[in-house]
Amino acid sequence: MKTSCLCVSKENCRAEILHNPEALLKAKLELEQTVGKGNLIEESDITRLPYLQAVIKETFRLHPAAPLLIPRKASKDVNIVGFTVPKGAQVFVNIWAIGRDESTWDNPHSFMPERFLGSKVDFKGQNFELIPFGAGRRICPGLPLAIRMLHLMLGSLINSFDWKLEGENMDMEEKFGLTIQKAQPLHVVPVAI
Ligand code: HEM
Repeated sequence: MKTSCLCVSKENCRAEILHNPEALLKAKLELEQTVGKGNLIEESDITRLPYLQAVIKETFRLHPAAPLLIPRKASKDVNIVGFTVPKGAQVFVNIWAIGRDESTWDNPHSFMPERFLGSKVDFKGQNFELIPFGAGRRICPGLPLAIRMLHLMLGSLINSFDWKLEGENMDMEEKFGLTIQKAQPLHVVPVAI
């Protein structure tokens, strides 16, 4: 789950933000005001970029790189909200479905980074509605590296170029597997600013 998750997440972030020009504009403005147009982002800038953070959380909600976490096995009978999980059962946690659950998220299928502004929900394994890196003892050990790299790469790409789609339309369909990838690769052209 290493570089592939990172690449998948970066491609999904770029696809969603290009698909949502308003979000792209907001991210661009925040970067211009905080880091300065065209400048590369430093690690210390990340905490001052709440909208970019929200874009990444929202992408993880809709497109977790690994849709089913590593399987778990129940070490004893467990009762969870009225369902008995018997000892020895293999349990798959479908975080793709959790991210689109109507009882948890308003307009679950819409890309709305704003839902995370001012919210304490984070992806570090404490908020079970958003666990793109898993949770508990088997949580992804690459999380600290991955989130830094994602913010630095995505932020620098947005801040250093204007992006336009190669074709007319963008296909947002997904291809399911051990990791979820875009069914059609993203084709975009960087325009120097
Ligand atoms: C955006 C990038 C990444 C995402 C979304 C991601 C996601 C995940 C997920 C969901 C799991 C399973 C956790 C669970 O079942 O509770 C996992 C496990 C793991 N990840 Fe990542 N990962 C990413 C990047 C990385 C990187 C950069 C590294 C290493 C440098 C890494 C190393 C690992 C390892 C070794 C495991 C297995 C841990 C275990 O079984 O105890 N991951 N990752």
